[in-house]
Amino acid sequence: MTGHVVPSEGARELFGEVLPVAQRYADLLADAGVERGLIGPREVPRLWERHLMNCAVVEELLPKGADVIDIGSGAGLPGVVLGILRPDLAVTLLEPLLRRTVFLEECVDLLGLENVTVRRGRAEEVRRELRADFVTARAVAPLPRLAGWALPLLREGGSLLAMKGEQAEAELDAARQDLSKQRPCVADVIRVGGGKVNPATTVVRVTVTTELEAGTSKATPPRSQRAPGGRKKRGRKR
Ligand SMILES: C[S@@+](CC[C@H](N)C(=O)[O-])C[C@H]1O[C@@H](n2cnc3c(N)ncnc32)[C@H](O)[C@@H]1O
Repeated sequence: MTGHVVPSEGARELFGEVLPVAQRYADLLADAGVERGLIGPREVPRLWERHLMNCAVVEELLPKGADVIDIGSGAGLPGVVLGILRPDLAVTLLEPLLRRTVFLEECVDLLGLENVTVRRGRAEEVRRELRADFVTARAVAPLPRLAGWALPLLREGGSLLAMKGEQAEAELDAARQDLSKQRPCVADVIRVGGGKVNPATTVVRVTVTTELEAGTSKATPPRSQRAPGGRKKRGRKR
């Protein structure tokens, strides 16, 4: 048994009334997660700051009642954390490896997460069955490959939220052409959780649009999110 990792004051504030559930999850990661090789022992002292809190702040980007597929959930990051913090979300943890899905099932049962489902499989194999408003992913694949897996799972107007490191802007710039070939979309880099986590969590957001919307700007939000009257006029037909 590796032990109980005490949450910081910041973690207490961030998780609020669901802190005991988050604490139970941290303990599962520190014990069974380490024993089964799902998380490195050196991560244990920084479980709250680097893993749970860093994932938790992504909830700022998720509207009430959204459904979310977490691709490559591993030991449950960020999907389990989002499911704990936001009971209004319907979260599917998508993970191909049996050892990991067994752990995820145990977490869902032990934590009583009725809004979280575990699905064993690869993202590229489930595109006929699963659809969502949002796809999340952390440390799963380079952006072009990740987008190739995620964009087919999204409804129009939906977004991939890819948690990335400090090089997110460069990664996105290098991937832009590739992304637009896959599906009409707009993309930007946003930082969430400023003042709650340090550093703030960096997210590459890729939103699926119509052809017309994708052509207007590289970071224009889809029409459904724009203020009335902000629409581009079409040219007159001759
Ligand atoms: C480095 S781990 C990251 C796990 C977790 N997201 C985290 O941040 O701790 C990458 C995970 O992606 C999963 N994965 C790899 N290819 C995948 C695919 N095609 N579809 C879904 N998951 C995949 C792996 O099995 C692994 O659990």
